[in-house]
Amino acid sequence: MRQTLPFWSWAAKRSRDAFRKQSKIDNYRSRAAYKLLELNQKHRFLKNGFRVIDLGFAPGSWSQVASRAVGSEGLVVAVDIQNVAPPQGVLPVYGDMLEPQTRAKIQDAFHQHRQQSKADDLTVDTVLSDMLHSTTGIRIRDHAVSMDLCNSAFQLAKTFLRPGGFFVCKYYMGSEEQEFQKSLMKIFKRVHVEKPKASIKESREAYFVCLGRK
Ligand SMILES: C[S@@+](CC[C@H](N)C(=O)[O-])C[C@H]1O[C@@H](n2cnc3c(N)ncnc32)[C@H](O)[C@@H]1O
Repeated sequence: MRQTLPFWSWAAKRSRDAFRKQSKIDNYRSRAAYKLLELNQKHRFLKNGFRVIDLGFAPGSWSQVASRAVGSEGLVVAVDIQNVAPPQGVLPVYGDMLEPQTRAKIQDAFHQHRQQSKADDLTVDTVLSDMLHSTTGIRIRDHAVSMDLCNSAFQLAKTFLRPGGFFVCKYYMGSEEQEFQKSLMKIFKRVHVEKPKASIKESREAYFVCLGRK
């Protein structure tokens, strides 16, 4: 019975180590995979054939999860400031999401893919952002940097998402999150705040899961 349920629902001790151990067994690059698996199990924003942008992909476990979910008919474009090799089948773009030229690079990646696959439009179904700067421990500062990253991901989502599309965005809790949530609610039909089990309790990270781009 236990085997048929996902790991996070039966693991007695859902510690950072337990998730890390499991990620080795399941061949994921990090325990972060289980955060995305849990969010997707609940909200179904990754489907066969979907086109996905994964922001802040390194080391790559979200891209692995996304790529397995969308299959060979889909596409995952993964962006990071670090020059890390992407998982197999994932198209990498390297750049700083706070710099405007990175958006142009993402657009180029889609143009190239469109020429190769003869896809007729450049919209995507889902934008994921797990971007986070190394935290300093100074809460106000960590929150402010996280909100900048959220805003850049949101701008990109508004440019690329098809109507009905999905946006998942990590943030570091703090005073501006409600204002940001209000902006999300103007663009998406439903906005959920989630704290998956693989995200350790002490951490101040959480996720906005936005469904149905208007
Ligand atoms: C928590 S890690 C992401 C883990 C990843 N989702 C996974 O499953 O392996 C956060 C990532 O965000 C990236 N990042 C932080 N700031 C960025 C920026 N301004 N532009 C692009 N990527 C950024 C970091 O380099 C880091 O790889």
